[in-house]
Amino acid sequence: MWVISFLLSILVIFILTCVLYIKWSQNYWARKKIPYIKPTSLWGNIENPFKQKLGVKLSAKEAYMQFKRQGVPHGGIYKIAEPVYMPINPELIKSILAKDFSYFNGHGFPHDAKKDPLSAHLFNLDGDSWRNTRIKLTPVFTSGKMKTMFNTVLDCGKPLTQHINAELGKNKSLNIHEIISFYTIDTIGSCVFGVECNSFKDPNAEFKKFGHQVIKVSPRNKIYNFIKFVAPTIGKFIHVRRVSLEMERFVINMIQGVFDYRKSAKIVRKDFIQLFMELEKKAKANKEDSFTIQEIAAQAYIFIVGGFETAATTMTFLLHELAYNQEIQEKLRNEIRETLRSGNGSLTYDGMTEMKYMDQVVNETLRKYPPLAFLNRICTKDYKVPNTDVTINKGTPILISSMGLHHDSEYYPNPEKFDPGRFIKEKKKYRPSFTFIPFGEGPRICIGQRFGLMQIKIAIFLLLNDFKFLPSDQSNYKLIFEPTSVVLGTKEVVKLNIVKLNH
Ligand code: HEM
Repeated sequence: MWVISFLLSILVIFILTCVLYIKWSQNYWARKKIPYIKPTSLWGNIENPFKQKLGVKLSAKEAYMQFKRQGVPHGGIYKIAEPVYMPINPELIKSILAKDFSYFNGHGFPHDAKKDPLSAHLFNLDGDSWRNTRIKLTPVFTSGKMKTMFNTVLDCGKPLTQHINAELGKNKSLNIHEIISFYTIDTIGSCVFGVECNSFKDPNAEFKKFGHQVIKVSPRNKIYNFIKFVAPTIGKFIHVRRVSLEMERFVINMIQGVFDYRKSAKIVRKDFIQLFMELEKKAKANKEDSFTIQEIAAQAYIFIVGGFETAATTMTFLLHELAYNQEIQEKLRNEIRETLRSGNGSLTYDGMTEMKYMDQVVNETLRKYPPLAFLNRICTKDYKVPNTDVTINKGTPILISSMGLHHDSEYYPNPEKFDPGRFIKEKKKYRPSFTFIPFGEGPRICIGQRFGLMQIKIAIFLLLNDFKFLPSDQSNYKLIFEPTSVVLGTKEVVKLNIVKLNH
């Protein structure tokens, strides 16, 4: 009996110590004299992960808005016992993302090049390994390289319109996100891996299956993420694969297969694989370190993660807004038809980049619905916040709410209104820099930005030329966001009515 009492006492003391520790930790920002939002529970300012309504994305936006109402340049929040620093003022955001980048050069995500090689991709790397990889990959994404890939992406758009045509015979209200994700997976498969995925025709296409798996969090990783959330220090010592062995084998085998085939058959294609092969050749000629097959596979893997869902979700939100804003849809269609006329009936890379209204509509979509609703950094050495006496300590996580900035009425009056006019040159000029950051900013800005925009603009061009999009009685204008997804998505399927246009 006394053993049970003894163990119970130990448990009570342990729980009390944890509660006292969390309470003491949740005074960190008060001790630092930084404005903070008082946590209402032991979970801190990010809600109870078992009852999520907002998730980190929208909790961060709420915190941004609270600090904004207080009129403070920055503030502190808590993830249970862990203090998180939030810059609010765009000048401060600029210092963290760009000017003083050397203090904040990592995203702080775990990776292990030896045990889990695909986790060592550009997004996760930090320090010198990030810098070296970024330098090697930058030439892959120049506008010249995008121009060479333009027709490959355009070819992936044709089955998209054919598929919608075929589906319209069966149903006039379609799940637009699902259809578009077939297109984005086909473009990634074709441009990154040099394979024809056929997602529209083959519902069981292998690449499509893996593409969808990439954005899903496995149950094992969910448990790991929870431990990391509750006890970040313990999380650092637990090794859990970020990328499953099955996925690792699939990506490495695919890359190796394409490399071997192209080398033996002397095939040259205009895609990322070709550019990786050229990097390898150049490095060998200059006797420099080239990528290993694992390193290439890791970068190809992040290209799937980065390029698949972000573009699909942006196009879904864009078409949803156009369905409810017919005059914007008509104006964009007029620009598309004009571009076709001047291109003698076809779309060219230059024609696409010259479409000003298309650019405004895409930017307004990325403003209202930033696919990555926040940016994160880790402070890598003690940093004195400019024009204050405050020092951010090494190891402190930084959270920048893109969603908060993009919905801040000081920069975007009436922020819920979908208004592409906000992105005309004259208006952009008067907005402070670092208030529009859908692709991040500074040296770690999204490397695939040009490719992502090309994917989106080509598909929207083809779709609006052939179809009219209208609201469906199966969806509402106000969308409810899914709290747990990494990329901004909706809780319910977005359905739109689609009508075929006669040319
Ligand atoms: C609409 C499309 C896209 C959006 C909105 C988007 C957004 C972002 C954002 C917000 C970041 C973090 C930047 C930061 O921390 O400052 C990022 C990083 C990254 N993105 Fe994208 N992305 C898109 C498309 C793509 C595509 C198509 C690819 C690859 C083909 C890609 C690959 C990457 C990579 C590798 C990084 C890490 C860069 C680094 O840390 O150096 N993204 N993206």
